[in-house]
Amino acid sequence: MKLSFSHYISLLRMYLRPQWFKVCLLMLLLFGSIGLDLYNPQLLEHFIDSIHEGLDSLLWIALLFIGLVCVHQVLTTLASYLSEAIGWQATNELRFDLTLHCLNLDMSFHKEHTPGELLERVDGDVAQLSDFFSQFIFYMLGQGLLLIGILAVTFWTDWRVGLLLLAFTALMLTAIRSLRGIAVPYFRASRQASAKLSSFFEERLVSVEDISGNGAQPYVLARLNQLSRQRLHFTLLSSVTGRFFSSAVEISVALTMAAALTLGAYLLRNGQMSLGTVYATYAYTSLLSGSLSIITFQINKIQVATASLQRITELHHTPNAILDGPGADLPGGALAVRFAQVSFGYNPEQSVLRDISLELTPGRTLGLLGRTGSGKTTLTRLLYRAYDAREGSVLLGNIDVRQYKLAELRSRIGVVTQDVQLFQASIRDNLTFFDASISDERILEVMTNLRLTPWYDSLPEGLDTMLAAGGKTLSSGEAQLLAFARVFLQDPALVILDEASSRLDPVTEKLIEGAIQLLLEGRTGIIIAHHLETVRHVDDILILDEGQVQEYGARQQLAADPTSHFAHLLQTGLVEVLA
Ligand SMILES: Nc1ncnc2c1ncn2[C@@H]1O[C@H](COP(=O)(O)OP(=O)(O)OP(=O)(O)O)[C@@H](O)[C@H]1O
Repeated sequence: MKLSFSHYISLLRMYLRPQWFKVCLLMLLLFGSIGLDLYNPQLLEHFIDSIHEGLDSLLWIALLFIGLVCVHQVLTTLASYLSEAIGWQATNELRFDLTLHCLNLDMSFHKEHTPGELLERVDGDVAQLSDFFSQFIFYMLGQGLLLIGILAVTFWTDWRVGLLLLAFTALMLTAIRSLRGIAVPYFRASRQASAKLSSFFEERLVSVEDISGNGAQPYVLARLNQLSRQRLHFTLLSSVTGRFFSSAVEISVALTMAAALTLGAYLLRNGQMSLGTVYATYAYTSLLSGSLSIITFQINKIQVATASLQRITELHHTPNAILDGPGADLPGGALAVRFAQVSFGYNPEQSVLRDISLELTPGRTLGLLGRTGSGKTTLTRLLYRAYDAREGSVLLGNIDVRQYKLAELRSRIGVVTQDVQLFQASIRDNLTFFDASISDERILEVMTNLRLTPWYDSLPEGLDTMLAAGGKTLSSGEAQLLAFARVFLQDPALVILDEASSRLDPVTEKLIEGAIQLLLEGRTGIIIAHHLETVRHVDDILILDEGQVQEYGARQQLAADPTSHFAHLLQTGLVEVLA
């Protein structure tokens, strides 16, 4: 993605505007420090040319010089503090905006991008922009003014020196302008390689148990080696290209310095210039060189920032495939569910659900059965709009789900998946999803309702008990119970349960069975069942086969019909239907 100049400006405007006071203060400090930079050689010139005058005046000039150096240091320290503060605040806000954007993006985006890759963008790339916000604009502006100041003073001192420095400056600026984007592709490739590496680490660390269990360490190391080499290749290319750029500037600086000194020596010998002025010429040339070096350094930095900015902008412009609906009123109480000739696939070539129609009146529970991969989970995902149906419509409360505001729709649907997401936080925060407005009394009430008090009593620090990352200290049964309590607190109108496929111990299984009954009371429910006992209490049964409805009807009727697939299932005791 190519970025225009206005893109940088609008980004700066967006993130620097809230800090306008600090920005103005920083500008003032920079102007002060530039003024001192320009004045110092004049003072030294005056000192050298007054060498034959009285000691008193030399002492005053020396004291003034020392005083100005101290003031300069104070200004520079304050300016660097402010620029750091501005840069970090701006990048923190950008990080916040990007995180929110990523959290709102649809599931298909998250399936394509691993958390490790996103981490590199939201954190790594944004960190690269810190200097862009804090220094780039100020340094470029400051150094630009300093350049003009140096040229004006040298022209005023001696037009020949002024002309020499002007020619050098023009040459350097032209070179900088034409070489400015040279390293961007390498920086971009290097950032991309870093993202790949992070994504690799994330994936492998998550599956560390399987990797060590299956002896896959050599493969992991070989792949790590390959990815590290890729990153090294691009990082080397980018830094060598950047270095080449800086070296060209430094060689030109040395040549100009030599030319300025030669000119100064010539004019001094001819009596057209004082020794102090020769020194001032040297000092201005070196100031000018320093200034051009800073500009080059900043241009190098902007090349890195541009590569990161391109990646961030791409992410920011990634459209959400699931758009918020115009807004419709969700009826109170349990909600009716209807699928009208729904078809869906995760990609255009694939067809995961085909022509699905079903109707659940408010308060009824549907048991979903079918072989693994038949589309059960996919069907439920369409209800809370993790994805949208390709054809047909999904209705909740007799209104198409696409009409509702997403947040409102999702707040009325409680989902318990097999893979319960738990955070490294207290049991309280895990239950309330960090919603501090939910009182402990309410949480304990839910625990009691779900008959989880014995489990709760076994927790060493009650609600303050900390869970390990990913809830690794809980058994899968306990994690499911926690997820039930979480959904109960949310008080949804529709409950979707993906039953754990593995068997739990009989005590936990009893607890879960009870919790499911309580959870479904007064609510509409859909249970993806992996055990036949789970569908003992449901009202309706839908059996999916390769994305199509194989059988659908009231549980009792199907059970009573010996020709039905469901009856066959009950007889064989198998949960998967063998066609
Ligand atoms: N995010 C996804 N992207 C692409 N394909 C997917 C995705 N999720 C599921 N699939 C595919 O869609 C099909 C249906 O998957 P789904 O998870 O709905 O089946 P399921 O009946 O719930 O299976 P299980 O009982 O094993 O959970 C499978 O072929 C699966 O590989």
